[in-house]
Amino acid sequence: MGPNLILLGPPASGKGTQGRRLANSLNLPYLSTGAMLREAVENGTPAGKEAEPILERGGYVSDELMGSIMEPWFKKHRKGWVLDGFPRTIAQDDDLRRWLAEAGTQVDAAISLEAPKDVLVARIESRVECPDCRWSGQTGDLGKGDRCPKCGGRAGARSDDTLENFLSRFDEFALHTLPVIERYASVGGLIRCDATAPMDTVTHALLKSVQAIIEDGQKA
Ligand SMILES: Nc1ncnc2c1ncn2[C@@H]1O[C@H](COP(=O)(O)OP(=O)(O)O)[C@@H](O)[C@H]1O
Repeated sequence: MGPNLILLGPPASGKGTQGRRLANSLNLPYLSTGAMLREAVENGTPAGKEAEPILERGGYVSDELMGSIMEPWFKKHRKGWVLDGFPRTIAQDDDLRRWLAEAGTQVDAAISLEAPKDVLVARIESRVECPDCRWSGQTGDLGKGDRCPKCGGRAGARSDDTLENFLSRFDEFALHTLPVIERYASVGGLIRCDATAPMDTVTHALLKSVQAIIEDGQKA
């Protein structure tokens, strides 16, 4: 069974990029709750209809909606995972701890990707996402004709990547998600990482820390 890893960090700190890389290297399923919600909005599902106005204004969707989506997901994924975007509030973390305890498991490591606000703003301005496969990166990564490097779909800016929307999401992060990071820092299992370092350096550092946690777990 693989480790259960969660990624915490402000918008544009690299949770998606690093999360997918970790999941690939460790052969684990990866979920981005933000990408999942954007897809639900595009497909007009009931969850998407509820989330749409909240995503438009850069808020967090309710803990109840997240719970109704995530509880079944955890029931299906019991062999380790990399989670990008959940939990984002203390109430969501309480739910997560309860569901995992019921299944006899736990979060093995929480990764905090840390970067100052001005670096994040610069990233938001050049961030692109593929609507087909949900790859996400920077404009410079795109192929000819703005093609997604992964599937060849036509990638473009996310509609929520305006400065105003970013600032609102950043405030939500500071208010609701920083306390989750502080909780993991105080109970143990938090990996802090300088997210301004080059992408490969961040991946390497994270893999090293996670491997150490896996080895410790095997010894215990
Ligand atoms: N666990 C969650 N709780 C509340 N809202 C969420 C959660 N996960 C995703 N969202 C919503 O999806 C949006 C986009 O998330 P994401 O793609 O991770 O982008 P970013 O981290 O850059 O803001 C969030 O701003 C929020 O509105």
